[in-house]
Amino acid sequence: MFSLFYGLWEYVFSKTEFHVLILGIDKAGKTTLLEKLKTLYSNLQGLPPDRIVPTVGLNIGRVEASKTKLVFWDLGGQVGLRPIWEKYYEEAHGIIFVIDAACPSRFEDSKSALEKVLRHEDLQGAPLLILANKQDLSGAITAEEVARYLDLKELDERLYMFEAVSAYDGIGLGIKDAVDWLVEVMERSKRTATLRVRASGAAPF
Ligand SMILES: Nc1nc2c(ncn2[C@@H]2O[C@H](COP(=O)(O)OP(=O)(O)OP(=O)(O)O)[C@@H](O)[C@H]2O)c(=O)[nH]1
Ligand SMILES: [Mg+2]
Repeated sequence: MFSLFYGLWEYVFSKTEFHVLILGIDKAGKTTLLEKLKTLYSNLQGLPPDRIVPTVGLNIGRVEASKTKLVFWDLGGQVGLRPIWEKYYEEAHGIIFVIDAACPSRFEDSKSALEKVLRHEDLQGAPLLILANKQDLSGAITAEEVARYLDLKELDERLYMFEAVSAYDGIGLGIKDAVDWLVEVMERSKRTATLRVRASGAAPF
């Protein structure tokens, strides 16, 4: 009986937890973004950019947004590390894909990496936030230009948004707005409902 009430109490009062993958090619600014997210969503100060090194394994960041817990998984973007990404797909509620908007020579690499992510069946229906990062640099292109360049056919039937940000930016307004959007769509996505059923061990209906 106790466990029944405890289960109900947990269901009603515990915060929903979302797993968010931060993907993108190397040097796009994923880890810098993760550290900025920690600063924006908690009292803890994230690492400053000059202390961040290229990611080889996985960086995890846990923060609490208003009604939810967010667990960010930041993976290394070097070519040899990208095959590791798919190990995390099944459990992810949403994706943040980071692009260095100031580095045109690497747009093609970003485009094909993102296309591959979106084609993977383990990520079906996962809401997608594409960040055109490094807006503080003079050569950076806008979020609309990034969207036009990527011209993704794979976006059909997926909730997505493009946003221009700078992971260096102190206030991080664009970042917060974009992450708030992601939380909102993850809350009502079919994929979240499916992951919840799977986590509870109940048979799908
Ligand atoms: N100007 C500017 N530089 C940035 C910004 N975000 C990241 N950088 C710089 O870009 C470089 C790469 O940043 P990281 O955060 O390590 O990139 P990453 O995507 O995590 O790279 P991997 O871990 O190798 O996949 C570093 O020199 C950062 O300081 C930004 O918004 N503006
Ligand atoms: Mg990194």
